[in-house]
Amino acid sequence: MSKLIITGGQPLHGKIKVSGAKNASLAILCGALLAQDEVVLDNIPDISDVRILLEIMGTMGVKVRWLGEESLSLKSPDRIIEEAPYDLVKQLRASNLLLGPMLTRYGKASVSLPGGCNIGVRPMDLHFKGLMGLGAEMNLERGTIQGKTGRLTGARVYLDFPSVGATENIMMAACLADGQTIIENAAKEPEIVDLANFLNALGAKVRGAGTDLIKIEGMTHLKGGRYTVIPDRIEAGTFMVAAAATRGEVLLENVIPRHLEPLTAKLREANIEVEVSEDTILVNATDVQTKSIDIKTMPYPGFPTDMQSQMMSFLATVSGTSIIVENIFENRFRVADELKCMGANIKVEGRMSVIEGVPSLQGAKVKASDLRAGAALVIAGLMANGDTELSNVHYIDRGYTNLEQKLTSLGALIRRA
Ligand SMILES: CC(=O)N[C@H]1[C@@H](OP(=O)(O)OP(=O)(O)OC[C@H]2O[C@@H](n3ccc(=O)[nH]c3=O)[C@H](O)[C@@H]2O)O[C@H](CO)[C@@H](O)[C@@H]1O
Ligand SMILES: C=C(OP(=O)(O)O)C(=O)O
Repeated sequence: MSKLIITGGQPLHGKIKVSGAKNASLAILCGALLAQDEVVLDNIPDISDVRILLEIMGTMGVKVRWLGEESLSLKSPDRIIEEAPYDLVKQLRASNLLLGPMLTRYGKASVSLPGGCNIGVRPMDLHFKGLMGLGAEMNLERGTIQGKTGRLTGARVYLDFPSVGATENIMMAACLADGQTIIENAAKEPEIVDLANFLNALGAKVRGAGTDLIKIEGMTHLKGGRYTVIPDRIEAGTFMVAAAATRGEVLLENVIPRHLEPLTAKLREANIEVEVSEDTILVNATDVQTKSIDIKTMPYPGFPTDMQSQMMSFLATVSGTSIIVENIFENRFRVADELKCMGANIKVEGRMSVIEGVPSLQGAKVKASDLRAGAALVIAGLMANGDTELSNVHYIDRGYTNLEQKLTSLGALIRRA
């Protein structure tokens, strides 16, 4: 098991190019199952979640070919092996996004309950509600989701919560259903819009993505096409917070600043300078008097839960009292215990944490409990005095392309051991 060794105290300086979005790529890769012809995707991040999903799709009969570091070609088969392999599916949450495409294109799906990070209870009831609303027969048998159907029929589906995954699964299933589907209280995340744009590039008719009402006209088939995935707003955000936390200055290239507005607003509230252009963001924290802030995680365009842990590390040394309320995933405060080992003063009470800023953190042996907790502990290690030894690095590899190389190019002292 590899570890990251981080020697703290170096402000980050320089520029980096942000990679393609993990969460958009995973949904779009699953969406490629809907196309009859070849699909070529650009700006795909080289992360373990993508590699594992491609392995799963390969075992199901999809022909996958990398065309370069960030581009690949996919050709789905006419008949699929409908059983997604258990040990691979268990490794990532996004394997649940195979359900909608498999059911609507092939009429059958067998996918074990997905794995991923342990960030809280992650039920599938809304995915079931939507797919059953379109006419699929869904069952859970000994931990495996079994679905079957003839051609799905368009329907009106109200989501009790704007779930990202459920919106994506229903949207993909509806693309080949008979008639119109309307998703009410749909998720509005940028990755939903990216998936809709991709599906439309294949000939689908998805309207309203990015609002809470999505309308899909079902087609008999989708063709192939070429599509470029959006940049990863969470990777970009992680580097923005790392720049702020180390009191450095970092220019991010290949970003869509609008997607980062909730984070930009909060960093500015904390007195960090953030300059935005059409596709770059400059974070400058070299000469600032930081200020404590409060954060509440919410569905987009609220503050993203996937940026909450990284902000906790940053706020650990911001003088005054900051409060974070986590409204999406209840286990996302586990990182607080690790930060406390590094000298942070954090109290957790249910969904709320209270952070009293301390003058500095000290390096320690710490463990990532999930992907973003891992990123948060890397940031804490960069801020701390002395060495930090971070284990469970495989979580970080799920979602960050060349993290050590990118940080090293910004002057960080970080290596894998
Ligand atoms: C691969 C991917 O895109 N992952 C993202 C996706 O996860 P994911 O799609 O799993 O997240 P959801 O939006 O579905 O989950 C949000 C909330 O809805 C609840 N819920 C969800 C589904 C359901 O059927 N029933 C239900 O109650 C969950 O328990 C959670 O409290 O959106 C999350 C919220 O922005 C992000 O943190 C993840 O990075
Ligand atoms: C929670 C995350 O991902 P997943 O839904 O794939 O576990 C994340 O990206 O922070």
